[in-house]
Amino acid sequence: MVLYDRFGRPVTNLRISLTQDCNFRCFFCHREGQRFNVRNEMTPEEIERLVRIASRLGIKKVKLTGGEPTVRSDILEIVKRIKPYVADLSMTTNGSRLKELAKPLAKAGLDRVNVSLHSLRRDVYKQITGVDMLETVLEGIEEAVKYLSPVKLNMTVMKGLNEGEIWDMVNFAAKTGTILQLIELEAPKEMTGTAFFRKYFYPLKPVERELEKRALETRERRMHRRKKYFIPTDYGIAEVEVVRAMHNTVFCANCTRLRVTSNGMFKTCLLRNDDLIDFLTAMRNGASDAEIAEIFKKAVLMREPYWR
Ligand SMILES: Nc1nc2c(ncn2[C@@H]2O[C@H](COP(=O)(O)OP(=O)(O)OP(=O)(O)O)[C@@H](O)[C@H]2O)c(=O)[nH]1
Ligand SMILES: C[S@@+](CC[C@H](N)C(=O)[O-])C[C@H]1O[C@@H](n2cnc3c(N)ncnc32)[C@H](O)[C@@H]1O
Ligand code: SF4
Ligand code: SF4
Repeated sequence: MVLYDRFGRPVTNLRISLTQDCNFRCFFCHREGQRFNVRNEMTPEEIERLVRIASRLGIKKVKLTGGEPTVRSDILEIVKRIKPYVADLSMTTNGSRLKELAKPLAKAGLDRVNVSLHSLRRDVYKQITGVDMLETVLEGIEEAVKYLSPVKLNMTVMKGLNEGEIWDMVNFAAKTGTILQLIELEAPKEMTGTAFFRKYFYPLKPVERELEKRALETRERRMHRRKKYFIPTDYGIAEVEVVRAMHNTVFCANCTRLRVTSNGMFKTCLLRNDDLIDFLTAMRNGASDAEIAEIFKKAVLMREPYWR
């Protein structure tokens, strides 16, 4: 069974924010669209129950995110509890704790990991993330490659900061056996005119054209119809994926994910701010699985493509 929203989009992925806490201070962070600082995090048991119910409604993939998911001391327990219900369990992390966690995470059932790496230059890395931890993260990536596959590197590209490093990152991905994801800076409509956004926004469409030219092969993913480019380098072939959400109607028309905030609400879209549906209160007030499933269905029906 798979649920479809009013726009004919199947909902097969759940993106769960485990916490709003983070040990980094990236100045551009959208915190997965969770705008208010809240505590009240879901417990491992509550997360497991949610995923069990969602898996019966067609959820096959779960992404753990945040904030920084690895700052939760019960992260291994969470992974262990969820894995039996989903085919693909992944995490997006800043990589700061991967050196010690990659192996135990894999053992607990994590299938793969995306690690944010916005620069290979120590000064630029610090400028972007607010922390001097490039070496630690590089060691974490090295460890992750041993136990998790694939390892993707998330590079959010920003004008005046790291746009000059794109091709170095392509080489680095080939060298380390990782997949590079180039992410366009994103923000909700009301923020796109701000001085902040205009200063840092670096459009990735021209970069895609250059990738297209250099690629030996191009493929398209089902989700968001994202393009994947296979680029020859001195270190072998690099796989490069482009995440270009802004003003992209094709991206939204092929969005298959429902989000969950760290305080137990369904959130239908990263960029919307009027789309939260609380299920945690219902859980804590003794709602049955069938009642939680109804709340899930209601959230699916609220989904709308953001850019259309
Ligand atoms: N607006 C929007 N941005 C997205 C969406 N998915 C990913 N992004 C952007 O891309 C960033 C990186 O996404 P990841 O957490 O690495 O996950 P992913 O690449 O989408 O998922 P996988 O390819 O399955 O690993 C997100 O934090 C967003 O900035 C989406 O559905 N909508
Ligand atoms: C919000 S973070 C959460 C997971 C983890 N803390 C990390 O940084 O990987 C998820 C991803 O979103 C990206 N991101 C954050 N704010 C963004 C923005 N405004 N535009 C584009 N990507 C953004 C980050 O670079 C990171 O790759
Ligand atoms: S590490 Fe992730 S959650 Fe933390 S500030 Fe950076 S992008 Fe945001
Ligand atoms: S509808 Fe568009 S902007 Fe919203 S989460 Fe899906 S892809 Fe992102």
